[in-house]
Amino acid sequence: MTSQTNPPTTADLSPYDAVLLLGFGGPEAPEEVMPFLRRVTAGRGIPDERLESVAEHYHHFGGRSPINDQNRALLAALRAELDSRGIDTPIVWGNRNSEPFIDDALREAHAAGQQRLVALTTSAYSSYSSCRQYRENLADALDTVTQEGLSFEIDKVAQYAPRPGFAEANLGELVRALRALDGAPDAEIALLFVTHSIPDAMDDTSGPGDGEGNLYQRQHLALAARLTQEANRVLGRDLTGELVFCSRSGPPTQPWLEPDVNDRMRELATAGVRTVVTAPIGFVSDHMEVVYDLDTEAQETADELGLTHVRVPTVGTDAAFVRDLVDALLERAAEARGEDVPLFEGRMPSRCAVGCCPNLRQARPALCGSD
Ligand SMILES: CC1=C(CCC(=O)O)c2cc3nc(cc4[nH]c(cc5[nH]c(cc1n2)c(C)c5CCC(=O)O)c(CCC(=O)O)c4C)C(CCC(=O)O)=C3C
Ligand SMILES: [Fe+2]
Repeated sequence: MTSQTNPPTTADLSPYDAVLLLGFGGPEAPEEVMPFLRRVTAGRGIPDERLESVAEHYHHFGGRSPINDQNRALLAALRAELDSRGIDTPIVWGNRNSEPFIDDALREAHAAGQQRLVALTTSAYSSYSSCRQYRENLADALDTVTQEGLSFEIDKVAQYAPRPGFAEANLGELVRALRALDGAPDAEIALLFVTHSIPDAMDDTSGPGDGEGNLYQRQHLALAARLTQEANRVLGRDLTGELVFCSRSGPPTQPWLEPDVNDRMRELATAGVRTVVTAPIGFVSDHMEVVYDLDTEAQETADELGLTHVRVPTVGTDAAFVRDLVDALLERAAEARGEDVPLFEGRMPSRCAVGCCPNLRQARPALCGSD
């Protein structure tokens, strides 16, 4: 695939003096599970029943989510990639829902004399949950530390799902997994690209408010189509790919994106499919949504149905992914210096548009946008 972007010629992150990696967070001990879940769902009307069953997912793994360790590994991989390009800009890390929180990261940056930061989220797509909510978290954290007398100027790398390097990294993982299925006929294999379900209303309003909407879903569909086409080309196959969803929460009366991965597996089994490949392109590491919702729950569904289930790894610290993130940081820095940056289809502006991926509950301050 001709997907290499051209990194700027000078390997330089100026004007930034630190990178701020923004994670979702997760519990690391059993007693952290409920406080974490209450933080995630504060004011969101998630039924208690749902919280208790999600708590069980975490307890199934000893009360520890793998997500923070995965972000530590990503931080180390980004560090190594920056070092290899001769860039010594430090990286600090803050989470939305667990320690280290974003305000902790800002205090750490301040103590090291850093003032101008470029933020990078561990979520690739555009939607309120995966983009604006992080921008609101940044505004809250900045507000907290401003009251302590600290000051920062913070920019953000645009959501990177449309980047050619993200496709390249996902394609590598997919092709490696599919090679194991050499003997199976194409018509008996279903390729399911999986992402986090969100409320229909959140998807409908995702994107820059240009009247189109559904950008969350459209970004996934574009990547799924591209990966299906490229994998078929590389492997000489004719597999069919489609987008399905996991991790629905919220009340049953509220419409969320469908079909659910398990429901779709049941339909496919009836239609003669024998092997289901799940590729969690909606996530950047094998965190709880992946190890529980796919490796545990969807695996049980497959077992019940007598289906073979192959789960493709997320991009994690895949070299192509890490290179692409560093390219994205370099491009953001070049843009901040007023230089030209590469164009590619679906590229998001670095500053989100007014009303982009709105908070449908309550308008709140958000950084790194025009509103
Ligand atoms: C789009 C999206 C991403 C992908 C982008 C990104 O990565 O940010 C994502 C990631 C994640 N979601 C995660 C965990 C949870 N998400 C919840 C609830 C929700 N997620 C939503 C959306 C998303 N979520 C939404 C619309 C809700 C409803 C409540 C609300 O509007 O906020 C709940 C509450 C209980 C439940 O109902 O499931 C939990 C525990 C974890 C941590 C995993 C770990 O611990 O390893 C991660 C990475
Ligand atoms: Fe979530």
